[in-house]
Amino acid sequence: SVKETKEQYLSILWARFQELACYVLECLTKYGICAIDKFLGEATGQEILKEVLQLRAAGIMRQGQLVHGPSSSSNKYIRGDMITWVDESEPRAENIQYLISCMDAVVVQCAKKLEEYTINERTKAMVACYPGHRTKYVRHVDNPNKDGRCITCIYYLNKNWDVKQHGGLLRIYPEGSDQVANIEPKFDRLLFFWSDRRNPHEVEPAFVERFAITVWYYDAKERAEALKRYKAESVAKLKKQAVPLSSKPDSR
Ligand SMILES: Cn1c(O)c(C(=O)NCC(=O)O)c(=O)c2ccccc21
Ligand SMILES: [Mn+2]
Repeated sequence: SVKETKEQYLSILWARFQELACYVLECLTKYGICAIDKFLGEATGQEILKEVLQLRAAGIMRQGQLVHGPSSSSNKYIRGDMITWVDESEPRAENIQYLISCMDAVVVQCAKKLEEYTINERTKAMVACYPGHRTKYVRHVDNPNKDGRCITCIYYLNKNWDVKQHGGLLRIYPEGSDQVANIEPKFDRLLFFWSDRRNPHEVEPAFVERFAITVWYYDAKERAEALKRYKAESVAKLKKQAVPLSSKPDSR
């Protein structure tokens, strides 16, 4: 029956994710970076890309960063990356949600064996498009100040990507090593890397449209501390804004 076939399919998929998770864990532990190719297959990848293009056509993608033109004085801006956040409530994103559930399946398996982290939360999915007018992303660390994010997970959607012609290479500079990891944003490629200072990275200028979907996974402990700090800061900020009433009218 269809039900049995579906169950059979899901159990095969689950077994594959468990296998993948072992490899991802080993690779992350060893290099701090791990790339998986042909993660979901041509057809599913195509469905996800179609949804991303529809989201973009619907005009819900916002300017991620406005970067100055050649000279920062000019008010001419190079269009930076365009981003939008997708969660379970986005109706036109079933395939993106399926992708996220597959990312979760792999990370949950990995997390079981990562003693140093407890991963039970993630961000929404950030759908990013580089419009391709030499758009780049300057060198940065995703989580430089312990905001709780421990694993960055990026899924690329770019068919027949050729870095020589199209640019858009992701370059990661693993801390403490003189090796640079050059990651091509290939279609149906899934990338994991530690989000903290171990992995400064940049995206080189892209000459054609470049799509990616990113999810960040939180470590429970670091996240809880960050939220406590954040609350304390915002309380402090509110306190600063509050002006104490003077008990007596000011002398005029
Ligand atoms: C659009 N875009 C990004 O592309 C990367 C990033 O590191 N991307 C790596 C990549 O696409 O290979 C980011 O880290 C990022 C962070 C906040 C907002 C937007 C952002
Ligand atoms: Mn980044």
